[in-house]
Amino acid sequence: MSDTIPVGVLGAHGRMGTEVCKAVGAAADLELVAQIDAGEPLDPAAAARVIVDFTTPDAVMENLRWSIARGIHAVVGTSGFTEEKFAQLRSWLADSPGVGVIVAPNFGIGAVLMMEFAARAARYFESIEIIEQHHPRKLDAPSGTAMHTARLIAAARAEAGLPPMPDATKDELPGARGTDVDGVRVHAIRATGLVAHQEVVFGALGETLTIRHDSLDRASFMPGVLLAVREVPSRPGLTVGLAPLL
Ligand SMILES: NC(=O)C1=CN([C@@H]2O[C@H](COP(=O)(O)OP(=O)(O)OC[C@H]3O[C@@H](n4cnc5c(N)ncnc54)[C@H](OP(=O)(O)O)[C@@H]3O)[C@@H](O)[C@H]2O)C=CC1
Ligand SMILES: O=C(O)C1=N[C@H](C(=O)O)C[C@H](O)C1
Repeated sequence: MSDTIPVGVLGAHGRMGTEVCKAVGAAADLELVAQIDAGEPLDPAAAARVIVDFTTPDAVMENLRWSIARGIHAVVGTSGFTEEKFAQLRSWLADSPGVGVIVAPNFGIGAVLMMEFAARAARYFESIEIIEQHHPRKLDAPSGTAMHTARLIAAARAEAGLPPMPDATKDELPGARGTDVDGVRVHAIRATGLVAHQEVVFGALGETLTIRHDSLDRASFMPGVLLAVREVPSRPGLTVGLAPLL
């Protein structure tokens, strides 16, 4: 039996998929066995032990239904995951014991730390808002990273028994205060030249704290993706976020 891990990449011709194919191809312990993009059959990916999905929120669940049913582990970077989608994944995984799926809103190690630091700071500041900035070809807003960060912050505040933030405005144009994700305001900027950036702004009496992360190149996501590919066969069930692997 080969000691390399056969890997299939879904969304292989996209911005992230192209980078993942390069990174997998360059890793001595991994073997790129399938590169699949929109409209192509998934069959070649049946040769994979692990698939990596960077497709679209509309396509990813069907890909995972297919791979889990075949006992193929999955590393997923595609955004758009909701509690309903996670529940669906858990139900499919219950029928395929031993199969692992890692869904990470952000594979950048710095971004994972930014989210951890934000959750840690959440209980000490009465006001918190998130500003995410991305390239203009991103399909979704707010980003998966911003949604995940907001949920982590909300959970930390609930655990600390904190009241809602005191920052409601009386008179505002729709959208001026961003969107509410679990009680946290999230603002999304799209501009040519950007890749993926996020600031979490905390406010308390007489002080502010800003935690900022910048992905300046998609290469920033590759160490996290490769880590997940190597780890997923030994992590059955659903893992959300990269933090448990670090
Ligand atoms: N977790 C993380 O760290 C990161 C996550 N992302 C997320 O990854 C996803 C992809 O981002 P990005 O690479 O920029 O997007 P792209 O649009 O560049 O790439 C997506 C690719 O998937 C293809 N595709 C669509 N449907 C299918 C399908 N059913 N099977 C196989 N391929 C399909 C698309 O083809 P076509 O264009 O022909 O439709 C396209 O080539 C997004 O959700 C993004 O938010 C991005 C960066 C980092
Ligand atoms: O589409 C992107 O580019 C990115 N998507 C992910 C997200 O939605 O958070 C991760 C990163 O922000 C880049």
